[in-house]
Amino acid sequence: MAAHTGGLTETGGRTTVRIENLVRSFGERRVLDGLDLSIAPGEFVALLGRSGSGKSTLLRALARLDHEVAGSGGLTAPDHVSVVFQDARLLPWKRLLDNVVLGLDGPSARERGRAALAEVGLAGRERAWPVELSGGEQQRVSLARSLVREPQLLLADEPFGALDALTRIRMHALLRRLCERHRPSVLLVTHDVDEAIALADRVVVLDRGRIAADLPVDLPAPRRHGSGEYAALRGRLLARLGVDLAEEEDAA
Ligand SMILES: Nc1ncnc2c1ncn2[C@@H]1O[C@H](COP(=O)(O)OP(=O)(O)OP(=O)(O)O)[C@@H](O)[C@H]1O
Repeated sequence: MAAHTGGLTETGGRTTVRIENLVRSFGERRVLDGLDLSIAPGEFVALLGRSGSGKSTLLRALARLDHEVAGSGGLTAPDHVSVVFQDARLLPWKRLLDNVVLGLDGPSARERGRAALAEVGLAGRERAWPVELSGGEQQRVSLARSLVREPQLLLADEPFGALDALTRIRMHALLRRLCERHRPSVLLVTHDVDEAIALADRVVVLDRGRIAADLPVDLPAPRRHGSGEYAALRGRLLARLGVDLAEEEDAA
């Protein structure tokens, strides 16, 4: 059983997440096989991996949604964790502001909820119903609902996977702004190498139950697709994912 210790364990707060030797099996199948990963406060880590490699399994463990994980080193995550999924998961019978502040107490909750909606560009829409929103707008509400809780760790499982390309670019800019302002640690699961490079400080690749690559994104802002450094990093990540660039060009 993993040791879910509340709060930050490292003195000086240098680590928000620390996972050592994490193991998760489903029947005979070991999906996480002695995985190690640390995330520093305010650090944005993107997690890539082939389909079925265990990315969501790792997120579920960090969100404390899985009590069957095991490992000698255990798993340390902070008390305040928020999760954003591919679908916004709003309650259709509640107005936007009520969705954002759901479960929050205290006199300032609604005020904070209003401010969070304004931060994601939805000021004035507090009384709208979820059904009145586009997919991108719903995902904005989902981000507001997470951020109003001021999480130390934001877990995002392909949050933009269902959005069109233009909306996704806008959401990238929004997420970067929000993260710069609130500075949570972030673990973002994505299938999109470009999304990972656009957003993250570090990109890790999960393969056969372990972290197979752990690369910093040391690119000058703005991170341009055309630069040689960008192409080199993209090529390394794709190679780790088993995609040969010549194959990718053939498919295009
Ligand atoms: N509750 C479960 N019972 C049995 N097997 C499971 C369960 N949850 C996950 N698995 C298996 O664990 C493996 C990893 O699943 P997981 O959803 O973590 O992969 P993933 O990397 O997130 O995949 P994708 O990119 O396709 O979403 C898969 O083979 C999956 O079938």
